[in-house]
Amino acid sequence: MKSYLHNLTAGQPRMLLPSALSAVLDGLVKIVPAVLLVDLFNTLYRSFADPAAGLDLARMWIVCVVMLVWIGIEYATFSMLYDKTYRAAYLTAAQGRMELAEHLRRLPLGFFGKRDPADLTNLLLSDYAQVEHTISHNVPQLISAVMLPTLALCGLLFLDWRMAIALFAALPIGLLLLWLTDRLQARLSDNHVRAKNEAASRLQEYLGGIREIKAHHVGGARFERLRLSFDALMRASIRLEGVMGPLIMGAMLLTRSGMTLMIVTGTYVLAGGTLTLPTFLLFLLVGNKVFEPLTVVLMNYGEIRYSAFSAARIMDVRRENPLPGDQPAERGTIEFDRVRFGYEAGKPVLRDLSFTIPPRTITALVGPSGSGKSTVTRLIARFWEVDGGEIRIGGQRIRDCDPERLLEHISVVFQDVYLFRDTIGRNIGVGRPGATQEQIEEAARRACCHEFIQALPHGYDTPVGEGGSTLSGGEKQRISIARALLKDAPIVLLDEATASLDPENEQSVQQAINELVRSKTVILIAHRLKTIRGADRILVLDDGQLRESGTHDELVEQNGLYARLWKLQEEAGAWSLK
Ligand SMILES: Nc1ncnc2c1ncn2[C@@H]1O[C@H](COP(=O)(O)OP(=O)(O)OP(=O)(O)O)[C@@H](O)[C@H]1O
Repeated sequence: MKSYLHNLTAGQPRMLLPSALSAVLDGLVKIVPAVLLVDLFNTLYRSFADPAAGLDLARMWIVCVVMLVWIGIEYATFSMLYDKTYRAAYLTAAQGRMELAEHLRRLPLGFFGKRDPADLTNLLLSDYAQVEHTISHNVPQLISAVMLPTLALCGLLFLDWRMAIALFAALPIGLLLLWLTDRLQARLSDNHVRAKNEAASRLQEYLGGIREIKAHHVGGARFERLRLSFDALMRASIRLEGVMGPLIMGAMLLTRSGMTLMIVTGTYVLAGGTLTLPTFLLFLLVGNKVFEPLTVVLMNYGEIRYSAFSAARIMDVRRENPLPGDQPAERGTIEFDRVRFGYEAGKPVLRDLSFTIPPRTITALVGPSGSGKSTVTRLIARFWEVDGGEIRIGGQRIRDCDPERLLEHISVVFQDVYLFRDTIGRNIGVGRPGATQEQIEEAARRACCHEFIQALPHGYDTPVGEGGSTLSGGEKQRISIARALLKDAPIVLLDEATASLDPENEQSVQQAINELVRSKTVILIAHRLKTIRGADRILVLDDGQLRESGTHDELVEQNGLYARLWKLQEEAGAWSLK
């Protein structure tokens, strides 16, 4: 039960307390009108049974006035229940979503390779919406459904145990039926969630690739995939409702059949003279009322189970272990000591790779495509964990470092710059939270982007489209360099920062990079070897191993892989369209 509640609230069962207490209070308040009704009924019955005594009008008036006052009390308790449950529901979901987003940020990137982005979006939006709905609706309903029948059973047992047992006799069978459908419900819910994720994923792919779809006229095939995923979602939804609906309805009717059993028993014992008519009528009245909350909760049983399933999915992700390590990061030499790594088991990408990079030097990584250059930079930033060997910075194993503190020491400039849907100023400010406007502008000046930003209609307050879609490649690249300049970290990783730029842009980006790398430990990847000629040292990788290392002149002299790559590029430089 504890873990069920834990799951149902996505790990925050304490948030249920205010809504649960209000629901109990609301349930208790609701009992009074039923008791008043019974009293009213008894008063009326007595006047018929003993016409000489007449109708006790004073009592009738008192009961009616108390009923009227009670409507006000019911309204007040209901308002409180409403306020507490909705507050708790939205707070749980808002806090839970933020905590989950924060948790996701701390997970190794390998985790995201295994999970579909649409699945994670669904987890944060629709699974939490389900939790929200459970706390605001289903939990108060559940409490009423347990509390009212329990209290009624106690009272009715006291009045006539035979009638009470007959009334509740079918309830355990109804509950057993529901319990037996649990596995089926879990399987259907699982299929439904999968179909929902697939549809969301196809839709995301369709919208994300709309440019390519238009350019290449691939509408037909993509439409078909999208249509198939929507069809599958429709079938999964129908199956979930269509199979579970009749089973739940069956359990509900079975439970309600207790009323019929009670009427049969009542008629029998009434005829035998061991039951009075008022008690029989009282059972009919209360019996009907008792089944109301039970009926509501049984009708929503599928939803409650689905919510528990959604919350269990959330909990699964929350149980994923973030990268370990709590030590502060050191500065100094970067050391690869027999590092082994692969993205997938059995497919090694780096094999026993060893090298050292002294502080405040520029090291270039060179090698054929797929040789592992970008992987080296990702491992330094600890985006992935090594499979064997060690990476040390300043003698400290990075696997012992707090990942966040390690990244404070590292600036990364990728080829494909991602800009947030925010103003240009705030996009640069990402490099150093709390940076002033002057610091942002100073970084932009050094990254050669101040002029083009100033020329924009709203300057630094100009909004950027998602991913930076409203800026050119060179402009995005310089903004990303301004971010890195603002961060001022001692280690700079440059992954193909000048690839795919035109000569004019390349010159300004190169100038910005020269600013960035001044007195830093720099590791850079560039396919065009002429851009790395001046590096202090060049490491040549091939198939995840270090083949050669040295300065440009030394490597050309060695006449190995680097010299071959250099020659190939020299020849390609002379190539032109005939
Ligand atoms: N996220 C990933 N999941 C699985 N395999 C990957 C992933 N990223 C890279 N790889 C594989 O790892 C190998 C090394 O990739 P890496 O990007 O480090 O090479 P690279 O030398 O930088 O290549 P390029 O010069 O083409 O950018 C390649 O075979 C690549 O297919």
